[in-house]
Amino acid sequence: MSSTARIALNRPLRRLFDYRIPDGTPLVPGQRVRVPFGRQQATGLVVETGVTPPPGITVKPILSALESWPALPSETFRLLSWASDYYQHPLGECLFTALPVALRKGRPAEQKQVTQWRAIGDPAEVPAGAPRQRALLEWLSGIGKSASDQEIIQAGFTRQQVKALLEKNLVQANTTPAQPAIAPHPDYDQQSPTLSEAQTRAAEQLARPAEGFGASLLYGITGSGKTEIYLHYLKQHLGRDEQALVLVPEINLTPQTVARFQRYFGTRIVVWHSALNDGERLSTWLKVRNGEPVILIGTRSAVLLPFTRLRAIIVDEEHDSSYKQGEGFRYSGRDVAVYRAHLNDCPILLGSATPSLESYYNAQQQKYQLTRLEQRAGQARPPEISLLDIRSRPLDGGLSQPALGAIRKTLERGQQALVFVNRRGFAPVMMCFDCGHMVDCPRCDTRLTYHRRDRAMRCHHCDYQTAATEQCPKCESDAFKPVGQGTERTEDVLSAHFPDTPVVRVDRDSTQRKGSIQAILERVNTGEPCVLVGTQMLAKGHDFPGVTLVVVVNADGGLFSVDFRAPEQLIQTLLQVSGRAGRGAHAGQVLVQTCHSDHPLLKTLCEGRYLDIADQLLAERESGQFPPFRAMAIFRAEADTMEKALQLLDQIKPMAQTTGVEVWGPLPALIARRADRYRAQLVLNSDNRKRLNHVLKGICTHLDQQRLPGNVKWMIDVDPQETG
Ligand SMILES: Nc1ncnc2c1ncn2[C@@H]1O[C@H](COP(=O)(O)OP(=O)(O)OP(=O)(O)O)[C@@H](O)[C@H]1O
Ligand SMILES: [Zn+2]
Repeated sequence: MSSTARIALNRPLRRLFDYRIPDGTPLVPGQRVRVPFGRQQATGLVVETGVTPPPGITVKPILSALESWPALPSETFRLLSWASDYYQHPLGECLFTALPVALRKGRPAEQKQVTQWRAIGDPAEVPAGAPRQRALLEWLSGIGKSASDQEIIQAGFTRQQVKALLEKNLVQANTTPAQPAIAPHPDYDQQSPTLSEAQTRAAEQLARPAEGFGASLLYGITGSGKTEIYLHYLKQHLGRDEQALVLVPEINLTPQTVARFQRYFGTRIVVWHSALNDGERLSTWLKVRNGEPVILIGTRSAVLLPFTRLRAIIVDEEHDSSYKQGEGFRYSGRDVAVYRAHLNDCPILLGSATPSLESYYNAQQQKYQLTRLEQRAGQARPPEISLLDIRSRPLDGGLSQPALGAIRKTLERGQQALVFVNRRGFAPVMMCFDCGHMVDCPRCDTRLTYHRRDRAMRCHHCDYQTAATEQCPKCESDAFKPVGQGTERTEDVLSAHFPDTPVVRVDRDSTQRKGSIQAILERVNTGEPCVLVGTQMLAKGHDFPGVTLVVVVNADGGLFSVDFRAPEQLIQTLLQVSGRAGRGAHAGQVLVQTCHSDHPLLKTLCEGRYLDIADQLLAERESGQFPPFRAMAIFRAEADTMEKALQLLDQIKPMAQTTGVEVWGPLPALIARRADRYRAQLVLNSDNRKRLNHVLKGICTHLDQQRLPGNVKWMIDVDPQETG
């Protein structure tokens, strides 16, 4: 009897499919195959062989194996299987996340090759009856290098003419991979600083590859030189033929980091992020899979790549919420990285100036080893943070007189200032001062943000947009005005106050074009006096040695939020953005504008001692029975009416309410309607993760067997980052 294989397909289905293995085709888990699916064919991944199909089912045969080796080696396969179970996401979709698009579609797992043509004969040898061939050979000889098909066609010749010359042995083909290795950085040989004493001490405490699995939390204040430590660490501990993974939150924002790594490791550095094209992805994927000794710097999904010789993992800015995928397979890149290190028996370093409460708690529990680095590198000192109460102060574009004065002084000293605003656009809302009308998104329970540059009103929660009007759309009054601050408005006010100084805005709108962030960073790094205005983007890992003043326009957003993570995120953002001040030769100053200068959280912020604040926040989490003291999952439902969404959650609530699992809700989400879909949620909380996992699985199985009313969707978010 021939054997049967269980195959995963890239479908949002919580099930696998059985197929017959053709005789003489050896298959192993993780291998790609081509299978018939419905009336079509699909790419599948072998999960198991030698299985017995359920009785009464005729299994179709596998059409072919796409290669003789597993695309997902066993450790990557185990990692993804674990993640599928932990995050309650269908195995097929989890496994396929680790393949580049080309391989998901069943294309061959090989580098695209480019053929280059070189002249090897004399044009005089071309028969007189073929003048175009002769012209081509003359052209090829003339350019003095090889040319690709594309270049030849651009020069006005054809493929047939090349072929004719090849037959006459007058040209030669030279085939190379389409994606050449990244060229070494021009500064490759440049010396990097030697570690300071404090850095050396910290580096020596970190877990090492020779010791197997070990997790280290590197708490190093902003500007303490953590990147330098990572570099030395890899240089010292990574073997010549070994692989390393460096996870970063957003690579495009910090091209400097990649450049610093390239300076040390040259062509061993490869990158992985969303801006790569399919060819680049495949090329990098193959290097990783083939065990080339790469040091891969990548965003979240890089943790899922099929490394075969991974010996060290670094997670930079480990607190960053962008490590958590917000839709579909909702995994945390950081947490999966820890599990991966465990599977690989290799060390993992989690670095941050503002560690997540989860990681800090693990350090307190002795699961991670904590290393502190509380000095800035070089001559730099930590910035001085002070609160500026703006309750009864007149504001201009959100800025108080003392803040504007401080910016002026900074510019006069020839230094740079950074102004942090937490909203892009011109103003968060337009309001009529006659009738009180405010413009809502017609599809969401939110207000439209006014973007003056584009004369548009936009919803930041869906893609709705409409033209901005001069008058109130309701009563046609002229007293229709922007309320509150956005980056555009603050930019305008600063330009008016400082007409001779460049004001540089950095937000999602101003950095949309490829390369624009690079151009901005280069400009800032010339050191010329300027004012940077921007959102969170400015808080992320940038090294601006010329910035000596940071102004936070309004710190109050997260102070009274219902989200239990809000205080942690507020403090992290404020400390990270503050950390951009005073990284160079001059001292840094931070002014935080607030209406709540007596708020205890903001008061401790000024002392700048993050771990003290983290201790307080952890105590609050413990008394509220929140993560990391309990495991949490959110069950979300979405439908065309709120009633349907709540109904589904009401139905599963009794299943969730078992011993050891506490259930809150169902409740409408904070933004109950988004893009015309109504959203509700049920929060599950337990001190027993296994139990919670079991309960979730039970609910999934139950729901999978049900026919839900059309238009109702549900999803599970384990370890949610956003709880609204
Ligand atoms: N040993 C050293 N001697 C001199 N300068 C150093 C040393 N180590 C690091 N630096 C410099 O200090 C600056 C800050 O270092 P780095 O960017 O690595 O800090 P960081 O800890 O990653 O900061 P953040 O968390 O704020 O992003 C950089 O300009 C870096 O080149
Ligand atoms: Zn909307």
